[in-house]
Amino acid sequence: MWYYLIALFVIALDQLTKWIVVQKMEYGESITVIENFFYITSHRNRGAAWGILEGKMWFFYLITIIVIGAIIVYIQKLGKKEARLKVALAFMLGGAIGNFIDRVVRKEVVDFIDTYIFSYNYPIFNIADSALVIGVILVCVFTLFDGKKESK
Ligand SMILES: CCC[C@@H]1OC(=O)[C@@H](C)C[C@H](C)CCCCC(=O)CCC[C@@H](CC)/C=C/C=C(\COC)CC[C@@H](O)[C@@H](O)C[C@H](O)CNC1=O
Repeated sequence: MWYYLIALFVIALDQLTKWIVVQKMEYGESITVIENFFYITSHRNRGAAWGILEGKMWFFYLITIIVIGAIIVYIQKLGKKEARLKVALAFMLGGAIGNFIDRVVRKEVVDFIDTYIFSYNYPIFNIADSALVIGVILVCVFTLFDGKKESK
């Protein structure tokens, strides 16, 4: 049950940071945190990653509800074991719900984490995206790792 507290924490942090950006920054305003590496830039995205499928809100609602449903079923199925895997799924759950709230309430997603990786300006993202990507990576690691363990 406490896995859902992790998801709640991700949602709260995501929504709080987005609220601060919307309240305290003009659209397009950028604050330098680390020159040439990390900026806080107020940005909006009506699409998914890299702005793909812009404006297709119903598609995003459908996909997100499926993703949320699948994660909850998976967490329930895992039962007592696989605590690490459930933590990873909770991160994904929090991220998916965080962006879902934006899409329902604002009809767009608030982004503000603006990074330059080897001078490539990576798409501006948010806490929910970070939780999703970290969750996806951890789920892959834990399922691959456990798969290797069983195969021995
Ligand atoms: C993180 C998934 C994107 C997130 O999906 C969601 O909400 C889920 C729950 C619902 C989507 C409708 C369905 C999944 C689409 C999958 C996808 O798109 C391919 C993703 C690959 C992934 C490799 C693992 C790249 C990651 C990229 C970015 C994040 O890097 C940290 C850049 C984010 C910026 O473009 C930012 O503007 C995006 C904006 O915040 C809206 N975010 C979303 O749509």
